[in-house]
Amino acid sequence: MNAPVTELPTPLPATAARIGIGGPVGSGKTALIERLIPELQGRGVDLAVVTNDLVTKEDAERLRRSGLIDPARVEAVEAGACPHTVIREDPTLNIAAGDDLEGKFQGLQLLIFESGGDNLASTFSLDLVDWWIFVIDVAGGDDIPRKRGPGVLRCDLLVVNKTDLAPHVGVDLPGMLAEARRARGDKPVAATNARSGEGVAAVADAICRAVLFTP
Ligand SMILES: Nc1nc2c(ncn2[C@@H]2O[C@H](COP(=O)(O)OP(=O)(O)OP(=O)(O)O)[C@@H](O)[C@H]2O)c(=O)[nH]1
Repeated sequence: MNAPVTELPTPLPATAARIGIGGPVGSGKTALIERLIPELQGRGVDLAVVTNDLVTKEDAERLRRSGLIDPARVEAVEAGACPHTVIREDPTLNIAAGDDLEGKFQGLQLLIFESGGDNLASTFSLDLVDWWIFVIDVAGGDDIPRKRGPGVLRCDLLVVNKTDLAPHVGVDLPGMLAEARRARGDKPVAATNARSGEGVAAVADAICRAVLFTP
């Protein structure tokens, strides 16, 4: 008698890495994504974006119109309430939007979730993302890192954006970055000017190393 054939389990399909980008209102989250899209696409990364707004789809429409990405690769979630609710307490809508994009685009490697602008306490659920960035900006004041909000402390990468504005708003940029590094211990801090693109390659490097496992 032949030995019973053991059926091997069907391998699970590869899934895209999921990263979050959060931070206070107007700190430059969308501007950073507008810079990251070509930077990552230039490295051959197959990506899509989910945006979150309160009651509009404004950020998604802005990215769709940008010409930087196939508009079908951008989905919008309307949070309706506190932005952190849909990225932390109940990320169901965002998970569904990500699953939808993965279903439409086979081979997707990276999904970027942009949170609606929120306060310094906002954080992402690790049920939604594998790794996340918190964006603060120089014009928000150099005391932000000192206030040690959970967003600043717990994110995987802290981005201090709008470095170009430091001389105009009386901020000592090296001092602000040093304070951020002190507050975060071993965790990384990056400085960007999303308007010119300065510093964005380093953010893309961090994403590639952390979730795509490429140098
Ligand atoms: N000078 C300067 N302006 C910037 C920079 N990054 C973003 N901005 C400007 O700051 C404003 C807000 O940028 P957004 O990218 O819309 O910020 P956001 O965090 O996505 O905003 P919400 O989604 O409303 O929370 C826009 O007028 C941008 O042009 C920067 O590095 N330097």
